[in-house]
Amino acid sequence: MALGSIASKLAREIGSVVKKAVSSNRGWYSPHMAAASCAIAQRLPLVDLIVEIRDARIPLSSEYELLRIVPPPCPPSKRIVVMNKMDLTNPTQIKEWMRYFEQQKCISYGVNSHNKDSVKGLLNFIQAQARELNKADHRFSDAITVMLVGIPNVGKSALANSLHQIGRISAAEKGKLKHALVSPQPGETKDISSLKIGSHPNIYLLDTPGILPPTIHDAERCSKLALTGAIRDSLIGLKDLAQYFLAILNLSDQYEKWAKLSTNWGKVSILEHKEEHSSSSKLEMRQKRQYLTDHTQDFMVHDVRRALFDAISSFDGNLECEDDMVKLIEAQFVALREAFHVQEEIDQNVQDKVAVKLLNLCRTGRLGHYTLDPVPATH
Ligand SMILES: Nc1nc2c(ncn2[C@@H]2O[C@H](COP(=O)(O)OP(=O)(O)OP(=O)(O)O)[C@@H](O)[C@H]2O)c(=O)[nH]1
Repeated sequence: MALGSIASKLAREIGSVVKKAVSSNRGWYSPHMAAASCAIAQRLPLVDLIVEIRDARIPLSSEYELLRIVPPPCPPSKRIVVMNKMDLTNPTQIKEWMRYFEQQKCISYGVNSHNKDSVKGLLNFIQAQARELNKADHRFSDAITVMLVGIPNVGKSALANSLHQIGRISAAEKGKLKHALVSPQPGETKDISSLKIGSHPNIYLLDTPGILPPTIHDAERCSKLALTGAIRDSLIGLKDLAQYFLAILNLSDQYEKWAKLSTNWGKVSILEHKEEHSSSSKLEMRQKRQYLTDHTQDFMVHDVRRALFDAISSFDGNLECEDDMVKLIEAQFVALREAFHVQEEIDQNVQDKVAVKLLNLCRTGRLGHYTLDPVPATH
């Protein structure tokens, strides 16, 4: 899905807010990031393999710019681009991206670090690269050092933990399992840590803190980084970011998949009503209630999808017209307040509360899978 011009415009506007926040010294480039940049830059030329982790939703915007400073005779075989969070991206578009990387003679791989089989595949891939290095140069026979680098929150630590866990089991290693810190907040990894991920040859993985450049000139890129969680929400207006996501959703065909929810999916209240009047045994009723408690989140997701579908499908404006898009988004906010059970009378920051909940669903892939960067045209 190429972002529509309206979504791009919103992205640029939100990006400007982020940039302003940075220039007023509340930016993402903290002192620890500056210190980590130096430490990583010093080590980069010394490691045997550089694995650059990108967010599969933004294969271009999540580029790790620090790599541009690695001195030239760095052979391309020394670098791999790994696109993580494949479970959150658009499968068709990511295939186009993989083709693009191949055309650019860039070694790339897609992974979901929450999926064991997927991580096993990546581990085999890294081990094969390590064996190639070993074959080409026997200096590498003792140990190979792999450095995981990337911008904040792309899943470096999650991946490092999974590779360490799986690598140890297959190498029958003993001793304590190490754990890199994983968090939904960007910038939580503060130090470089080493985890063993393979034997024969021994492979050591360095997990590093996420780094962004001190300034990003492209406002649209800032918004994409914010939406995917690489930049803290506290730097941005939550409502702005949620509006940007809604514009993306409204211009995609994702919502069409939720059409059946509009008519077929029973509301919790209907189920409860049926419970009262059915002749079910008490046990069945208890089981149903248990089911409802366990699936509150699922019901909420359904309510949200239905609210969004109903708003878009009953809207008769032109989504390519900015004013119309803004009207639709405002209507969606009202509908979402109800779907998320945010109470107007009590809550002061109703819109922010709706925005936080919406962004949470968006970032966990429950409102569709998107690739926000279009593949560059090749000639
Ligand atoms: N859906 C999904 N979430 C993931 C995946 N990999 C990591 N995450 C989540 O992404 C968030 C960030 O993961 P981290 O491993 O802490 O990211 P990081 O790159 O080390 O972050 P920094 O400390 O900022 O450098 C966490 O909430 C992870 O659970 C993935 O493949 N899919």
